[in-house]
Amino acid sequence: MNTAANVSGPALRTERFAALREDGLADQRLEGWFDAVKFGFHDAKADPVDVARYAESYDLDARVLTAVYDDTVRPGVWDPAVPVATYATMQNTINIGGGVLLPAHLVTAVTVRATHRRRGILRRLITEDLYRAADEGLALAALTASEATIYGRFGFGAAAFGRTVQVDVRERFGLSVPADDAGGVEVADPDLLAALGPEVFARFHARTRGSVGRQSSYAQVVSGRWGQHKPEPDRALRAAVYHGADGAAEGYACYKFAGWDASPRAVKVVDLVAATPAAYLGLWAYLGSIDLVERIEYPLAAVEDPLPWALRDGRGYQVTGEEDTLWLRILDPVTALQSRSYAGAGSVSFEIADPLDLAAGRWRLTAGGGEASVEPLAADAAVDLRLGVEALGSLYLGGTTAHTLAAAGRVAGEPGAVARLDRLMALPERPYCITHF
Ligand SMILES: CC(=O)SCCNC(=O)CCNC(=O)[C@H](O)C(C)(C)COP(=O)(O)OP(=O)(O)OC[C@H]1O[C@@H](n2cnc3c(N)ncnc32)[C@H](O)[C@@H]1OP(=O)(O)O
Repeated sequence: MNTAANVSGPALRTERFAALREDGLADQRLEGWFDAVKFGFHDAKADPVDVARYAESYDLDARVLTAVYDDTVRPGVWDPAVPVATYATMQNTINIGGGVLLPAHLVTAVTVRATHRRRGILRRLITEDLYRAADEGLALAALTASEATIYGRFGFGAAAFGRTVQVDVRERFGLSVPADDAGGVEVADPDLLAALGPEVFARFHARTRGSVGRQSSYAQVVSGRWGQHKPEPDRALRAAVYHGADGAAEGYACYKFAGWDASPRAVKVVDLVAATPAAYLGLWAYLGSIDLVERIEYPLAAVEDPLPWALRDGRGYQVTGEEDTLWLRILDPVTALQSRSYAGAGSVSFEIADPLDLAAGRWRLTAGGGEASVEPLAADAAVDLRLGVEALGSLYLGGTTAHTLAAAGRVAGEPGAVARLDRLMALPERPYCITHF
């Protein structure tokens, strides 16, 4: 695929390409594209050798890269091969509950050069891209956002949240119900996780609503073959694997010592994937047992983390932050809502407002027997509720309730209808996403 079009204004040239060419070499535009991405996120310039490594990984993800070039930029100042805006997409699945993994359009690497910002470049890129994704039949788009102020206007709603936590692992640490098979944890060579990591993650992904399938670079990072910011071996990474009673690997943690200068002495969890509650507690029992360490820092705990409830001293668990980890955009409300499972029975009608018109309209949702059907209503039909498509994105995985959104002024309607929607869409626990893309 290689398309060029004048879609971003008269002076701007937009090109879409894959990371690898047909002959297996990196596309010649990739190095400039990376320079722009690194510039946009305030990272050091990428080494050309690194770009070749990233190209292979991007190829495995089947990423589609977009670059916007400005041919009027003053010559001789910066390489014209460096675009003024970047954008990338790939597909993966999202666990929407009830064991359903729905394909989704994932957006990433969005940057616009400081000299070109606020001229509508992102608006044009994302609008065209979301229309294309909807045309291709995808019901959901998703992203992880650098700022919470950017994507609501394009119909994305914050859909899953995570916690940054610090756990005191000095004498006070201990599980109130000792993990009966904590012996199931073995210290492992991180390299083992290159193959085992994705297998364990697949089990976690299959059972966790809100989880997003992972891009190929995860296997490299959790095995220490790549650092988190550079595709070079990270020899400081350590790993432990939890095996269940039947010998199957059900979880792993990879982590790094924060250094002798850190006070208190800390271990930072790079990735912790547990496919069962026993694996989760077993891995924490292990992390809490590491000598010469006073604190474990974990940036991606669930909002409903069982750990503080399992600790002998729950005050040793401190939440230092809570943030959105996933933004969801409903592209096709019929497919999205009909693919989901429902605890309640009954019916509610609503109008969805959508700035891009993709999900706009009046609809009736009728649920029963765990499933639901969605039918379009006439444009002038009376409806029980009104909400924006971004609010629907926030409700979809159970990240919040209609009751809360109504109180925030984002769902309008009689309290009885709000409560009915909540009863229909009720889910037993909050969604959880440990994939950053
Ligand atoms: C999925 C991801 O990759 S998340 C990463 C996003 N990228 C970054 O954070 C890198 C640094 N930031 C940037 O590169 C740019 O500022 C971007 C990509 C966020 C925005 O690009 P721009 O081309 O300036 O956006 P554009 O001009 O199309 O703005 C569209 C609208 O969004 C608003 N907007 C854009 N960025 C922001 C922001 N960071 N905060 C609040 N509003 C914003 C604009 O004001 C405009 O609003 P309007 O249409 O109501 O007037």
